[in-house]
Amino acid sequence: MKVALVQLASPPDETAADRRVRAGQLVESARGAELVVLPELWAAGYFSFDAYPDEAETLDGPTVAAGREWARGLGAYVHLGSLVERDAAGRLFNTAVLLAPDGTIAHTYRKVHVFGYASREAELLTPGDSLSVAETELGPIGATTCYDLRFPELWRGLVDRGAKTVVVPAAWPAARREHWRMFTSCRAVEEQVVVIAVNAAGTQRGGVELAGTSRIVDPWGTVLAEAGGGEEVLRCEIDQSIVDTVRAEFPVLADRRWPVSTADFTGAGV
Ligand SMILES: O=C(O)CCC(=O)C(=O)O
Repeated sequence: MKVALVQLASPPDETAADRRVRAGQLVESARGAELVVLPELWAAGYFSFDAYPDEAETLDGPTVAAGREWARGLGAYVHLGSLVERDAAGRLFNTAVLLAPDGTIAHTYRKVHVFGYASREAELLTPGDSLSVAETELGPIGATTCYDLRFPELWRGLVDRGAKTVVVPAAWPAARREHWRMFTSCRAVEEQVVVIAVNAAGTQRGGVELAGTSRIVDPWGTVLAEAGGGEEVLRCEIDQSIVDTVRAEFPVLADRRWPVSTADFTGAGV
C-alpha cells in the first residue's frame, strides 16, 4: 500500500477556506498514493477553540466536499483527518472521515476520548460512543484520533473488529513528542497492527507548537517512515502482509487469557 501523510500546519492567521485550498495542493502533490491522510481538525485548527462553533459543518459541508473531489481526482482513499461536525441536534463532535476513491464515505468515527488537559475540546465537543473499522480495498482500516492513543482498550476493540491498519490523525503538541513516539510504537507492537499516525505541524493559536513527527510503525515496531517537525508530505510503501506474518509467528493475540477466561483471575491473590 502506497501512503502519503500530509503533515499540515494550521497557522491562526489563515482562514479555513484558504487552508482547504492549500491542503488541496499538498494532497495533489501526493498523486500516486493509494491512501492520503491528513491531521486532526486541520481546517478549524485544533487549538482555535473559539472558532469551533463557526467552523462546525455537517458531512455535506465544505471540508468533506473538498475531500470527495480530492479522492476522485487522485483515484485514492483520502482520510480527511478530522473536522468539527455539527449534528442535527446542534451537538459538536471531532469526526474523522475516510473517503473511498469514488468520493463516497467509507466510514466516519467520532473521537471517543475528547481531550481536556490544557485543551477546551472536552468542554466544547461531545464524545463519540462507537468504534469503526472500514472494509476497504486496502484491507480493514480502524479509526482512532489523537488522545485515543493513550487508551489501549479502544485499540483492542478495533483489533477484535478485524483492524489490521489503524489510522491516527492528531494535533499532538511538541511538548510531549516522546509520548507520541512511544505510544504510536507501543500500540503497533501491542495490537500487532500497522499504525499510520499523522500529526499537525507548525504553531497554532495560543502559541502551541505541534510536534509534527508523523510516523508509520509496523507490528514488529519498525519505524517505516518518520517526518520532521515542519509541514511536509511524507510518502511510504507498506507491505501489509507483515501483519499476518507477525501475528502467525509471534501469536500474542491468540495467547490472550482475559477476557477469554476471566475465571483464572478471580483468586484471592497475595
Ligand atoms: O495525549 C496527548 O498528550 C495529546 C492529545 C491531544 O492533543 C489531542 O487529543 O488532541
